[in-house]
Amino acid sequence: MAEEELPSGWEKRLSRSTGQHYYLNVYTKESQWDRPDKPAEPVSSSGPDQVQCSHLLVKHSKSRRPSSWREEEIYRTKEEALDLVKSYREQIVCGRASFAELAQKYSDCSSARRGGDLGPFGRGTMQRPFEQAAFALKVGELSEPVTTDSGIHIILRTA
Ligand SMILES: O=C(O)CN(Cc1ccccc1)C(=O)c1nc(-c2ccccc2)[nH]c1C(=O)O
Repeated sequence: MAEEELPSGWEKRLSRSTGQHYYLNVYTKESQWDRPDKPAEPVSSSGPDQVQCSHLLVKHSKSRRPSSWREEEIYRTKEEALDLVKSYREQIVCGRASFAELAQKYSDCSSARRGGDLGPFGRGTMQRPFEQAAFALKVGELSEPVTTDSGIHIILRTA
């Protein structure tokens, strides 16, 4: 009599130490002795716990703190800040300048002195739009312009 088919997502394996069969959940890589009676569920990977990013922040007159190491009082409009961020992004993408070089020169964040590096951070530490954008990036990927209460950012995920 043909052996009943295994529910999906499981593999039957032979234990070398006991000579007994065991069952491997191909998604979680967990194993069990008992024959499964229902399919194994694919786990939705929730992504990394922490990411490391650098950012270049351009503030404007409506930033929560319209002041930075670069300018005592920041008067540019939001539109002007967006144009600047887009031009910096273009210079980085076409290889005319490095991210760190432009962040060091032009970022209105105190992280400018570290080429924009913020170090590793987990969820719940940055403003939500910044966090959402940062955790959606692959390592090495550069974000589109991201708006927070601080101003307008481009974000580079470095780890
Ligand atoms: O938003 C405010 O009321 C003032 N801030 C917040 C702040 C101020 C100093 C250091 C870190 C954060 C900023 O405007 C700010 N936000 C950032 C920031 C925002 C998102 C991710 C990382 C840094 N940097 C700065 C800064 O001056 O240097």
